[in-house]
Amino acid sequence: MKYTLVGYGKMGQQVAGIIESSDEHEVHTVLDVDAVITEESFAGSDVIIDFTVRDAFLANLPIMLASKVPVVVGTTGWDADMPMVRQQVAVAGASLMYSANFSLGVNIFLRTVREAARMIGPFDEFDIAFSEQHHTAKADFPSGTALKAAEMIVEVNSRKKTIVSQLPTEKMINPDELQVAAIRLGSVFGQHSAYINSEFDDIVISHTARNRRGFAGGAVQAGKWLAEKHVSQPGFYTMDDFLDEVFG
Ligand SMILES: NC(=O)C1=CN([C@@H]2O[C@H](COP(=O)(O)OP(=O)(O)OC[C@H]3O[C@@H](n4cnc5c(N)ncnc54)[C@H](OP(=O)(O)O)[C@@H]3O)[C@@H](O)[C@H]2O)C=CC1
Ligand SMILES: O=C(O)C1=N[C@H](C(=O)O)C[C@H](O)C1
Repeated sequence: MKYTLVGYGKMGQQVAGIIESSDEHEVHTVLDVDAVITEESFAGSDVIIDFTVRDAFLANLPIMLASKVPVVVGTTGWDADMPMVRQQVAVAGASLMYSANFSLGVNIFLRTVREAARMIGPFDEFDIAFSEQHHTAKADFPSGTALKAAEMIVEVNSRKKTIVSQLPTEKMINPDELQVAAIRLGSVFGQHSAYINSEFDDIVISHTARNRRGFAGGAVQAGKWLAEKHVSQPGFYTMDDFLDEVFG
């Protein structure tokens, strides 16, 4: 499988390392910040993997979709643009998979958090909050993974209705608000925790990334899956579509 990498920062380089150490895959082209990107940039490639920044991803999107090469997007910070992106993918008849986090471990963690949030739902005595920690070079806040976790919690727990990531200085949090707190600290690869509290218990469910290889490896695997899917069913996919098939 031939991969074109858009963005060659911390993640782009990790992805290249994973591809280069595999017998199955090769890096076709690397397009970093100075590249002039046209449809032809993707000719001969089986999959595009984008790890850039929100504005770059949105600017390059129409060109990537027009090339009809399936696109795996790891770039975060564009949740508000989701309806527009989905529409562009549909109109182009292209394939795109987005996940805020391609790590298998994180996705197991997210499903564990969702199950815990569902189980405490009927019991008023349990409260829940979420936090994330990342390196100081991170551009978006809170992390895409934290926002995904928060959406999953609100979906299954009827006592939490809105997500708040910044508390005003003179106001208590409402019981139906789910707090998502963010810390920027040194070189932390990514740490996410769900906190559940009652008068009797504290339950903490946490995931800590030990390096970036889990994110990168997951993106490469997702690319292979998406390229196969694209042949018969082009469209917009998430990591959940891929993992539902893997987990059965
Ligand atoms: N889904 C997942 O599993 C994961 C997602 N992420 C997300 O991935 C994104 C990238 O993270 P990370 O690699 O750590 O960030 P980096 O800042 O290390 O890398 C981003 C790279 O994109 C380059 N870039 C900027 N604009 C363009 C452009 N127009 N075309 C091509 N390249 C461009 C940057 O260049 P320059 O620095 O010169 O501007 C930089 O080299 C973030 O949104 C992050 O949240 C991160 C880890 C895992
Ligand atoms: O910017 C990062 O580093 C990461 N970003 C992703 C996110 O926003 O959730 C995933 C991972 O936690 C690392």
